[in-house]
Amino acid sequence: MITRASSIQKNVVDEKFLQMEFADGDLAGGKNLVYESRERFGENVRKFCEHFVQVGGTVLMLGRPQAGAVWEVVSSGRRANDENLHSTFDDAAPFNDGDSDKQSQSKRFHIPQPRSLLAPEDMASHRTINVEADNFSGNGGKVMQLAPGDPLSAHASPSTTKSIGFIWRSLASVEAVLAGDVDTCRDEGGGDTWTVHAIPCSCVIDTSSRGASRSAAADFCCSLLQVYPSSEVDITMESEGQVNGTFVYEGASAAAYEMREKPTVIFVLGGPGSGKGTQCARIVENYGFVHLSAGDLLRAEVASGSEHGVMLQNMMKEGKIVPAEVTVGLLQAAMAKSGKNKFLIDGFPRDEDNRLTFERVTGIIPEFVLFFDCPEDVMEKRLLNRGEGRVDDNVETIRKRFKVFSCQSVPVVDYYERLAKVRKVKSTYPPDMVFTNIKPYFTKFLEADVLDATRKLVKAIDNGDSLTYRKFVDEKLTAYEPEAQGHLVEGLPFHLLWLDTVDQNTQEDKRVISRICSPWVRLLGENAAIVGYARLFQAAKGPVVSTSNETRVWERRKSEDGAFEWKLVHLHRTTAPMWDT
Ligand SMILES: Nc1ncnc2c1ncn2[C@@H]1O[C@H](COP(=O)(O)OP(=O)(O)OP(=O)(O)O)[C@@H](O)[C@H]1O
Ligand SMILES: O=c1ccn([C@@H]2O[C@H](COP(=O)(O)O)[C@@H](O)[C@H]2O)c(=O)[nH]1
Repeated sequence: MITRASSIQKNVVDEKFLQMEFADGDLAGGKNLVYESRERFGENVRKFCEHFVQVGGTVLMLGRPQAGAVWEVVSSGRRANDENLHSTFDDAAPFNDGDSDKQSQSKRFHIPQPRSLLAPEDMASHRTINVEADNFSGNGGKVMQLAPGDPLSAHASPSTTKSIGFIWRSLASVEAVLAGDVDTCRDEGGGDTWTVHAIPCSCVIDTSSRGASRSAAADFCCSLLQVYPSSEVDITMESEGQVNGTFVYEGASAAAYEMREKPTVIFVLGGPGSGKGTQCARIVENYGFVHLSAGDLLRAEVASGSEHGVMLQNMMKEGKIVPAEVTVGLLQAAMAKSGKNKFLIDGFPRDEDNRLTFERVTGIIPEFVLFFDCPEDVMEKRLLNRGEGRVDDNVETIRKRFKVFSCQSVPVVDYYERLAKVRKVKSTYPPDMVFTNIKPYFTKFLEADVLDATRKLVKAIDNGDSLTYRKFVDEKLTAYEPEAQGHLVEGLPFHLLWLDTVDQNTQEDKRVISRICSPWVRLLGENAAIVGYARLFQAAKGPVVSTSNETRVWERRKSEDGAFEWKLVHLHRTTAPMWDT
């Protein structure tokens, strides 16, 4: 059995969390565990590994230790000892805390700069991964079962980006490879044909068929680069236009950036009347998510008089689950229409078919599942008092819905539980208290938002874009920076003058752009944050020309339209010394 723990947050990973989520009994005794996180390698990962090794696991970490890279730690479930880890990573450097006791213990879980998806000896005993189009050429939703030793194959469709990403995730999903497990990939059919030979760590992408998509190629390369260090990936791309490796690399980094922009989805599950809709409204207000209730979308579809309307209405009256294609289609359309990228999907997936169809069609894996735990008698009372005139809020249908929930929806929750993706909240308390218990799960989104605001602000400064700059900055901004010669500058005019001097028309290769490096965020409660980073100024086509250290203080406020927004209230910049190279 494999457990996957995803995106463990810095603030959440403490001893209590580890004990709660990963009781010793879960980890010992031959169970495998995959740890996957987009976190920069840090204290949280170290603690996690430490704990895991203590309870008898072996840790193998995959990914790159840079910020934003995907990390995966795999335990084969074998007992940890120096030998098996050393043989896996013979060039690994032990942690060095300066404490010799800790050091000898830490030898047992080196976190190395990974060299490949699998260690050489594992490669020998497991299959080599090939991805070839020939074996996967059929159109029309063919399902491909992968048995141990089977080559993986890719046939790209209009949603090439998704299917390639999906297949790659299968490749990279260590459980499939390590365990020689069976995985399922689905071909969505139609579109361009790709030939992708991926033999760790080199791949050739042949996009010679018509209309080959650059961005899809870039996306694939990006996935590849997330798993392997770039120095070890050899990518060539062949096409009519002889697109060369340089393009792919540029494309890959652009795609890496875009990938962060891919939708974040949280599934909100719980029995009928457990309070999903009630809490979603609060999450939307506080964290800027778009709320998509699958049930509401279906009711709207019925109300629109669509061709499926009668069938949907009848199924809902009976508390039955409607065909996955319908719900997923409605969700996909609503996501696209919103133009946003953070979604709470409420009351979905209702069963395994819902889950698989959503993953196949969208290629999206939920960030986590927010699960409301509530006994049936409480839910029944609430639904009978809801008073919204719904066709299914009557005792008879409510009881059918409870049955469907426990037989068909609970297994979905169990599935995510095995991946350690379930965040369970008791919803018998009053709504405010339930919301208080939900908040910690959303802290990381506040951190991401404030970092995003910082990046946009810095970009606006680079571009001399005072309109965007003003959107992010408080009129009473205070600042200490070298240009002010030790004075505290208040207000915007000083900064706007600087922005105005950025010459938009300067030739591209003479422009200076800046890059945020090693950022960190510290939240001060929910409505204030400090962001710090080093900022490297580069000539657009040249080396780093100067560096500075910046600290920005942000405040979260409600804007006129009622949504929260981050405003910069203070800035501190010092010029940092340049390294003598
Ligand atoms: N914590 C709570 N305490 C008391 N009543 C609540 C609580 N949360 C929600 N309710 C009430 O219970 C009823 C059902 O809540 P809600 O519509 O949010 O549930 P739901 O899980 O979205 O239901 P469904 O799955 O049927 O859409 C509503 O009338 C709501 O006001
Ligand atoms: O993914 C879904 C969501 C809902 N349904 C059907 O709609 C009703 C009502 O759903 P609520 O979440 O309570 O609003 C549900 O009983 C199902 O019949 C669905 O089929 N698939």
